[in-house]
Amino acid sequence: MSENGKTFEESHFHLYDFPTVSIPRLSHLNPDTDRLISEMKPVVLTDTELVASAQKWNLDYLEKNIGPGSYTVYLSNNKKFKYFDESKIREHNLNFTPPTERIEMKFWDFAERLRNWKDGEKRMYLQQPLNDTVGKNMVDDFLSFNWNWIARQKKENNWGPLTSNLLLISTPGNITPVHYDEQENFFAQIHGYKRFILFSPDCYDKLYPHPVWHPHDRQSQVDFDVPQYDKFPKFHDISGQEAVLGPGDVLYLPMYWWHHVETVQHGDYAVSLNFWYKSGPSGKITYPLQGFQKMAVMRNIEKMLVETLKDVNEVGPLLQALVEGRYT
Ligand SMILES: CCC[C@@H](CC(=O)O)C(=O)C(=O)O
Ligand SMILES: [Zn+2]
Repeated sequence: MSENGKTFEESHFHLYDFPTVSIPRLSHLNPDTDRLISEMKPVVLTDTELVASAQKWNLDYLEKNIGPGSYTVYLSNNKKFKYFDESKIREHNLNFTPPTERIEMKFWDFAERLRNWKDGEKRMYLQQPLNDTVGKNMVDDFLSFNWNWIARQKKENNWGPLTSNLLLISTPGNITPVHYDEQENFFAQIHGYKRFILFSPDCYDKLYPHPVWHPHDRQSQVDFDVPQYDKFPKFHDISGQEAVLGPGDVLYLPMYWWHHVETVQHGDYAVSLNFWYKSGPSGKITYPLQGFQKMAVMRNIEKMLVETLKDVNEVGPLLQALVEGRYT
């Protein structure tokens, strides 16, 4: 597979047994690009220059210019960095073992560990919203982003405000397991290569997300490396879309679209910056509802049931009584 001028072979990617097609790679000047974004369909934009001023954000530059702030770094004993919401562990007094360790460190410490990192050692994932502790050079870089283009996208698609720019720095081979987010996302690749596998919101029934009250809310229960087809039979029918992002590529990742993301193996560390936007007002509702709207409805039903029943263990039995033999 050749993407962004670089060729990859199978050993660079984790191999899964579901089919995928390529996500379109288009110029931001192509009229199809704005159409796909307006239809909430994924597209890789190859020439937005969105974060051209950040092309120099390699480890040395960041270490010199990122400033004295502390950075959240996750450590994993395997390749996976499955997100978990710590507040839900406390809220529901759950007996939950986090799959990764979260530590706060200074950037120079992270940079040193990353330079000396060797395959086989604990993998690391720096995940930190950019904030005003960064040095002046990085503020200048940030101000030089292609804000005209992205502001036009926000306006034309009636999105809400930009909520954060998450800086992501990963060791080769890291995996962010398949999940969805409730925000629109322009994902900018700065250094290194990342493979995205996307599934539409209509794949909800094939990806079996954890309950909304669970720390792994929004994450699939299906482990792509060991899919338990007995427990998750519909996963067998899934198919996705994929793309490899290289420096300068920007992926439009629509809200509620499932995504599995891996940093290409046996390669360089990866630096990415995402742009998360709140969705705008839903506007005129048309029926039947679209997949992502049904996901929002199901989330609200689960939230309401937890609120009403007060015990998360009562939600499943009540839903089963409601559905079994009556809707199935
Ligand atoms: C914590 C966010 C991770 C990112 C995927 C990746 O780069 O590994 C993602 O899922 C997103 O931008 O939505
Ligand atoms: Zn995500």
